[in-house]
Amino acid sequence: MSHSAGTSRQKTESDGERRLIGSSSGDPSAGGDREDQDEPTTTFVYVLAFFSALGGFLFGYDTGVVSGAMLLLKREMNLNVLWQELLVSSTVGAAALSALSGGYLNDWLGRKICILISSFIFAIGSIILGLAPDKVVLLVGRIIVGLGIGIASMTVPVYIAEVSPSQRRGQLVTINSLFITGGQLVSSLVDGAFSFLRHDGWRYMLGLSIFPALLQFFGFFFLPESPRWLLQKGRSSEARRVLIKIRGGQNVDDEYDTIRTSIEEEEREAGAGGFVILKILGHGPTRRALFVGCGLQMFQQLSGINTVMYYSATILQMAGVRDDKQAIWLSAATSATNFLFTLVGVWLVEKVGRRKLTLGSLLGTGLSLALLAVGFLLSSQNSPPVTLHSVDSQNSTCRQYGFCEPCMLDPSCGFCYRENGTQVFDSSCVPAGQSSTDHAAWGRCYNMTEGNDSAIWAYNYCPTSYSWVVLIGLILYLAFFAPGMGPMPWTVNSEIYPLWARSTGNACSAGVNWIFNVLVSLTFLHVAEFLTYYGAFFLYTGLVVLGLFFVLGCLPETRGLQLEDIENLFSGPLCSCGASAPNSNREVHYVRVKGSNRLLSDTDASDVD
Ligand SMILES: O[C@H]1[C@H](O)[C@@H](O)[C@H](O)[C@@H](O)[C@H]1O
Repeated sequence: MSHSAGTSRQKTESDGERRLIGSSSGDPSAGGDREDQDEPTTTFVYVLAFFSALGGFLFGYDTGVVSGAMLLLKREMNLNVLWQELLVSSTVGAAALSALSGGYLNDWLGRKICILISSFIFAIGSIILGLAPDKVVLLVGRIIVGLGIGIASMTVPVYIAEVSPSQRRGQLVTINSLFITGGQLVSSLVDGAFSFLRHDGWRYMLGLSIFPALLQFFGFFFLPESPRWLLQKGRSSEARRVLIKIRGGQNVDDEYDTIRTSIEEEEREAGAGGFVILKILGHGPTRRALFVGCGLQMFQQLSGINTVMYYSATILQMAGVRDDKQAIWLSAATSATNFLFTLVGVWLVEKVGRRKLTLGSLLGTGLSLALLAVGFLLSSQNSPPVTLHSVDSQNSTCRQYGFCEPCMLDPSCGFCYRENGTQVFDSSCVPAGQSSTDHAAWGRCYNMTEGNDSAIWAYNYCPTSYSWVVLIGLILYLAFFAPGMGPMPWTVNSEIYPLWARSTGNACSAGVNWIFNVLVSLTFLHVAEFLTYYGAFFLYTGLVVLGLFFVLGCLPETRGLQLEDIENLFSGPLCSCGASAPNSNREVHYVRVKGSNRLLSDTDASDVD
């Protein structure tokens, strides 16, 4: 079968095919009404979306909670930097592995069982974390939780997309991203609330996720499997029953036939047996979809979201927040901004579509990153000098630095100073503590007393009067990232693959997301060491510009289309879809016709059912 753009739209196929109707009037309501009649959004669909999105909540909670827990854990368990990094990155690394293998599980066991497995894993993980007697058990718990996150991150968007009516699909899948950022927000509030329990606070922080995990596990027991997966497995009467239930008892014949026909067609095209990934790579449209899906996930992480979120605490320290507790609460404000602006994405996704939303978001993200970089540049150009060259018994490299900037870029040193208003004085560059970088290895900043004239220890940052530029950059960054680049890679991936390739496609792209997540967060400090902070943020700006070209050329609009029809968008040559995005000027809707499958506007409407 040919897959060129023209032929796939105009091919004549067996009875029961769909027709692509282009309404050049650009009136979305015309087709929208038809779809509203065809696929009503019932309360039940919202219930399904809620219980599945709890997986997103757990993803956000478990990735977010660790920063606050670490503040307590590193003292309580005497963790060195390596152990701290292990406890943070092991979860993300495990998520990458389990997301990649989740594709196979999804095809084999179905979406429902995978969601049940992930909530079970989350529950076990939170019990282990909450009761952990030592750091090794903590590490085991963090790895287990990561396995749950990986499976949830690739299954939940697919499940929601498969049960949603097409005209609400984008919004409902984006709700999963809202739950991710909601989970991150709740985790920072929980971190704040339990930070006063110096010894056991971390147990509550890490263990509390058992409640949403159990809620999802028991809730999902009573919820149905995806009708698309059931049909693919030949369980047709069950599939029809589920479809009727989620469409509120309406006539589902059209939708059912569309799914069934496209499964038969896909099976003919893709053939049975063999490795799905090889079939994806050997089949033009799915190969191109995979390229777009993985590219989006890669650029999401390359735009530095997790560095910015993680680094927000330091940015706030630069802006003058010295107290740990205050820093925890203010980083809750960062998560709240991320969450609130994801809400804007949920609102916009069906109004402006995925493509425009992603493009606008990338543009704003790039500009904000540039502003962040300029803020860091100004701070570095006005970096305070080292005025006290103390006698260094350990003969460390810290002695050689004449300014704060190179001193703080060296991971083994920190800047110790006093201040009078905004004036920095009595400053020195001294080695950071071996067991904790919270204080210097010795001297004034080793034993710091509370009080106005006491010395201040700046690790990883320099005091600056340009922190406000960085702060504005941070807020703008989140406001632009959260509605588009945050949720759209997940949403788009849930819809661009045909059913036979959907699990594997999502597994690969989610895997790419997690792999780049680890890469970006683990390399940030090294990149900053080589390029300085402003260099690192200019680098992210450059990567976002590349992402902008990628999205401009490669991301087609999927709004309003049935899942079964989206494959056609990838039938042209690689990255020609931007140019031919069908929804940029006109609305495209598929309706069922007898006998042929052509653009209705090419002929007339006389043979529409
Ligand atoms: O879409 C999510 C979201 O934007 C989160 O804030 C971020 O931490 C994740 O890495 C990302 O995948």
